[in-house]
Amino acid sequence: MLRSIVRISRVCQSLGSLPYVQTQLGHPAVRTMSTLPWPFNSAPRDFSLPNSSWSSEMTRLYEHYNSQCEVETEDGEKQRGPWRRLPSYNRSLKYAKGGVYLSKFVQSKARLFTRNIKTAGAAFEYVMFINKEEQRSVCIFQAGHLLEGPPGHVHGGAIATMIDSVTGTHATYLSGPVMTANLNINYRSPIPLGSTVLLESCMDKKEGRKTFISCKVTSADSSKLHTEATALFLSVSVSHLLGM
Ligand SMILES: CCCCC/C=C\C/C=C\C/C=C\C/C=C\CCCC(=O)SCCNC(=O)CCNC(=O)[C@H](O)C(C)(C)COP(=O)(O)OP(=O)(O)OC[C@H]1O[C@@H](n2cnc3c(N)ncnc32)[C@H](O)[C@@H]1OP(=O)(O)O
Repeated sequence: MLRSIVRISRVCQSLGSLPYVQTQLGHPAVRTMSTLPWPFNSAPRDFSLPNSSWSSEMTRLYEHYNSQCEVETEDGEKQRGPWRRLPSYNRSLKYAKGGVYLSKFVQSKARLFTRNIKTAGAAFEYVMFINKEEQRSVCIFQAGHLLEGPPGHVHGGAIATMIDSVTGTHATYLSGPVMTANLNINYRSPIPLGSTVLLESCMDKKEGRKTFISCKVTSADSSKLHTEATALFLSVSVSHLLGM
C-alpha cells in the first residue's frame, strides 16, 4: 500500500516536470487552475543556487558576491546593491518573460547545453553575477569530472563553452537578443579538474549592432591566468534567434 502511494506520488512529480505539462500550465485556458492547490511540482530549478557539490572556495566566493546584491542603508533599510545574481534554468527560453509561448516553437526536449546534466557537481557548476554600472560580470565556475580533456584537466571545449555562455549572457543583458559572431581564445595554463575558477567579462565597446566583450579566466584568488578571450556579438531579431 505504502509502495503504491510512493509510486503514484513519484509519477505525479515526474508529470509536473514534463515540458508539455508545464507548457499547458502557462496557457491562458488553464491558467485559472493555478489558483487551486496544484499537486504537481512544476517550479523550475534554479541551477545557480548553491548545492552540496560546491567546494568551500566556490561557496565563499558565491557568498562574497551575493552579499553585495542587497545592501543595508544607515537607516537599516535594504536596497539593491551593485551586483545582481542571474538565475539560471535549463530551458532559458521557456522561463524568460513570455517564453512559455515562444517555447512552443522550439523542441520540447531541448535543454541548455551547460545545464543538461542533473547530477550536482558532475559537469558545469557555475553562478554568474552582473554589475550593471561597471558593465562587467563575474562567473564562479567549478568544472566536474565529466569535463575532462587532458588527464586531470578541463577540456578546452568546455572552457570555450563557459566563455561563450558568460560573454553571451553578458551581451544579452546589455544589448538584448544576440548571437556569437566571433570568439577568440588563448589558452595560457591548464585548469585542474574540480578546481574553482573565476571568469570575468567586461564590455569593451558597442558599435551599432556589435557588442565587443573580453573575458579572462583565472584561479579563484586571481593569481593565475588560465585563459583570455575576446568575443563579438551581433544583435539579432527574435526570429533570427529562433531560426524562423
Ligand atoms: C525574447 C527572446 C529572448 C530570447 C533569449 C532568452 C534568453 C537568453 C538569456 C540569456 C542567454 C543565455 C545563455 C547564453 C548562452 C550562450 C550564448 C551562446 C551564444 C551562441 O553560442 S550563438 C551560436 C553560435 N553563433 C551562431 O550560430 C551565429 C551564426 N551566424 C549568424 O547567424 C550570422 O552570421 C550573424 C547573426 C552573426 C551575423 O549575420 P548578419 O546577417 O546579421 O550580419 P552581417 O553578416 O551582415 O554582418 C553585420 C556586421 O557584422 C560584421 N560581422 C559579421 N560576422 C562577423 C565576424 N564573424 N567577425 C567579424 N565581423 C563580423 C560584418 O562585417 C558586418 O559589419 P559592418 O556592418 O561593419 O560591415
